Amino acid sequence: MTESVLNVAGVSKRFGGLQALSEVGINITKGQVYGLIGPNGAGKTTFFNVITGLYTPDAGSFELGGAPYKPSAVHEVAKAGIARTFQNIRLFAEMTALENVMVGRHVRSKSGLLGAIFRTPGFKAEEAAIAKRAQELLDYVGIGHMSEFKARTLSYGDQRRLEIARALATDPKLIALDEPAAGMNATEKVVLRELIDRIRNDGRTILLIEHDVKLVMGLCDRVTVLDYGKQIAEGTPFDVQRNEKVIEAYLGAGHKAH
Ligand SMILES: Nc1ncnc2c1ncn2[C@@H]1O[C@H](COP(=O)(O)OP(=O)(O)OP(=O)(O)O)[C@@H](O)[C@H]1O
Repeated sequence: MTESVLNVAGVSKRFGGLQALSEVGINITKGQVYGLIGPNGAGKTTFFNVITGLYTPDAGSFELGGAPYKPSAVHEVAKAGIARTFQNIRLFAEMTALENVMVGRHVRSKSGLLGAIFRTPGFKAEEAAIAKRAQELLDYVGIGHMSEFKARTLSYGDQRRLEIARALATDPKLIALDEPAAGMNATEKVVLRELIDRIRNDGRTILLIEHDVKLVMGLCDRVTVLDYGKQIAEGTPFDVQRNEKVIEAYLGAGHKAH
């Protein structure tokens, strides 16, 4: 039996008169890259924000790693084991690449605030271990030589990779990538694809929102398609691409296909 990492069912969310999500459910198993696609305004970001604790759902049940979890606050979700990146990159611009990753790692640190203030031996040892791990993660995503650069000085593609390193630093059960290829050129996309593939091959589980349908179809094991807040298809990329409702949603009037 394949191990479920994230299992959510019946997720609904309304904004005033707009039903942004209607009973959406997905089950992501260990080692999968799971794609979430759909035309503009379909509800992808809303779904992401619900499962990562930014929005409170009106309904829905949530299980992470086989245990119930309540996505009620962002830091609780990180602790529970979901790390995410953002459509609009959110890094600490004036901190170095290394420091940005170290911040991610602190979710799992033990010595806590008092240890940090009094710089206890336990804190110093832990800090050194965190720095070492952060450097390894920068190497892993291919920007190890830029560890001392301020985040804001990195190219767009490198900032996205830094965000992924920071997310990995929390040792997540699930890593949720919000449009990781947005704004990337073709070469950067190839590198990104290789990186996501490598992360999967190293045993991680990934949820991906992406507008680049080619990237999604090439990478994902399974895909859910949303349209007007409803789940219109779920399956392998092969099946989803041939689904009439999906073709209709992407070509239908009023939507801009990506
Ligand atoms: N905080 C909010 N308040 C009110 N309406 C919202 C809010 N967030 C999203 N919506 C609305 O919910 C619907 C779904 O939006 P959402 O951003 O989830 O779509 P999306 O699939 O991520 O779109 P895109 O591909 O353009 O990013 C849209 O009609 C949007 O205007």
